[in-house]
Amino acid sequence: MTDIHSLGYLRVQSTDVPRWRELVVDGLGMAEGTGSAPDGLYLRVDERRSRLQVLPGAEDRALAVGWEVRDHYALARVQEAVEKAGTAVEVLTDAQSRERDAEAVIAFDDPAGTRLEVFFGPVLDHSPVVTPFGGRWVTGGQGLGHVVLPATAFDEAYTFYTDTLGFLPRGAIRVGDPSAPGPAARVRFLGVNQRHHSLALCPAPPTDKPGLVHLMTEVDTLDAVGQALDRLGKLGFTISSTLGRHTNDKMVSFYVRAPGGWDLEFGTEGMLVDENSYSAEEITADSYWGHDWSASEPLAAFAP
Ligand SMILES: Cc1ccc(O)c(O)c1CC[C@@H]1C(=O)CC[C@]2(C)C(=O)CC[C@@H]12
Ligand SMILES: [Fe+2]
Repeated sequence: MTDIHSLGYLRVQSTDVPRWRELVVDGLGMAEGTGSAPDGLYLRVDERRSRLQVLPGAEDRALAVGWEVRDHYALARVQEAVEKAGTAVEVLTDAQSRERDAEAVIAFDDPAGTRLEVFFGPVLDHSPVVTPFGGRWVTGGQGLGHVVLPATAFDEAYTFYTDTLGFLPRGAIRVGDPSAPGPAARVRFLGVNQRHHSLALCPAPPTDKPGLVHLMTEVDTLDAVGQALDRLGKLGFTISSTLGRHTNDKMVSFYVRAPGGWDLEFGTEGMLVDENSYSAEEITADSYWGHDWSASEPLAAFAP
């Protein structure tokens, strides 16, 4: 089993932090927390001090995907494995770790160029999580949710996450032109806990900046999903995909476009994987119903 327990946090940079606040607080209903950057937006969904950090900057981009390990022994093992694979690891300073609300953090780039951070010792905030519309997020052992990352060097990236970091394959879906020569392109799903996938890798053309395809967070009722959909419409956000139920993790979700040209997926009713009986499967449809993407603009990660 892998030393990585869950998706811990996501840090993004934005040119328009107030619009991000409308999206995640007024729309999705996350609670605003506290953090060290004066104009930063820190979002709480559970007892962690922050799970999503939106920091002001000159362009919209993903800064880092934070993966959580149990303790400093596990962190040392991950560092050793990554260095053995030939990837340079940066050990963050105490001040940098504090900005991430963790005791210690290491950082490195995955083969597709996404900045990964691995940490232990998340800092808690024991005050009640007062979300504006009463939403309750599903986190705990399943972590913050899942990220989908664009992968240029797809096979290299997949090998890095499985062989080096120990992610478990959790199935795939074929994408692209089925009559194209060569091996089929697939989106591959990967898990590290009972959440069906904490990560998916999506074949994508090279881009100049580290990007994201989406971040999924899960709430505990369908009503919270539907009410967020209503609020986002009133706030003028673009719904990239209509409500639907996925065939692999059984999640009922929709996707909303975030500043920066990627999506936030918001769902409920995700299944729990039992490793004693699970086999990685290939799905042939992304959803049982819904998830109509036809009205949305292409994602920045797939733009030429
Ligand atoms: C198929 C699926 C299962 C579970 C998920 O959480 C999930 O986000 C998806 C959708 C992944 C989806 C895809 O398979 C093809 C390319 C898609 C449509 C995109 O461009 C973004 C989402 C991608
Ligand atoms: Fe997803």
